[in-house]
Amino acid sequence: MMKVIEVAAGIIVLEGRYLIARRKAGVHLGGLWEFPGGKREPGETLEECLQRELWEELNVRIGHPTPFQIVRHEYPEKIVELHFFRCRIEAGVAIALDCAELRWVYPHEMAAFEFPPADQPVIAALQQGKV
Ligand SMILES: Nc1nc2c([nH]c(=O)n2[C@H]2C[C@H](O)[C@@H](COP(=O)(O)OP(=O)(O)OP(=O)(O)O)O2)c(=O)[nH]1
Ligand SMILES: [Mg+2]
Repeated sequence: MMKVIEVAAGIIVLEGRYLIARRKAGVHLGGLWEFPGGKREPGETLEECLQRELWEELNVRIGHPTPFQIVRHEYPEKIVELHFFRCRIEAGVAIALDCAELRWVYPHEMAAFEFPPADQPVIAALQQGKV
């Protein structure tokens, strides 16, 4: 049985818009847009993982993350369990440190960006105004 990879991803909100990041070319799901985050390391909580990943990928510190949705998805090459957290930037200005591109978008604009299939339930929830 394939191991499940735990991932923490940030639904970062500012005045109704959300921060989305484009994955670099050549990585798993390269070129697609996502909610920034990454894999949990041993000894970390998911919240600690999210704080570390957003520092590494965006150069920002976030306030306390609030659980939003958990999505398990089986890709042909791996199974991921995505833990989405809602959060706000507490310090710093987001820059694309470890991603190809960043955008702040309203939920209705997300249809114009290609996200991984695992993200569809989260996008649908945001478009339905769920917080
Ligand atoms: N961060 C993030 N990952 C997602 C999303 N949707 C989705 O299917 N994934 C998948 C892609 C990857 O297989 C996995 C997350 O891994 P990652 O590549 O971000 O991991 P990481 O930042 O720790 O990167 P690395 O050190 O392994 O290179 O989850 C999403 O919205 N955000
Ligand atoms: Mg990542």
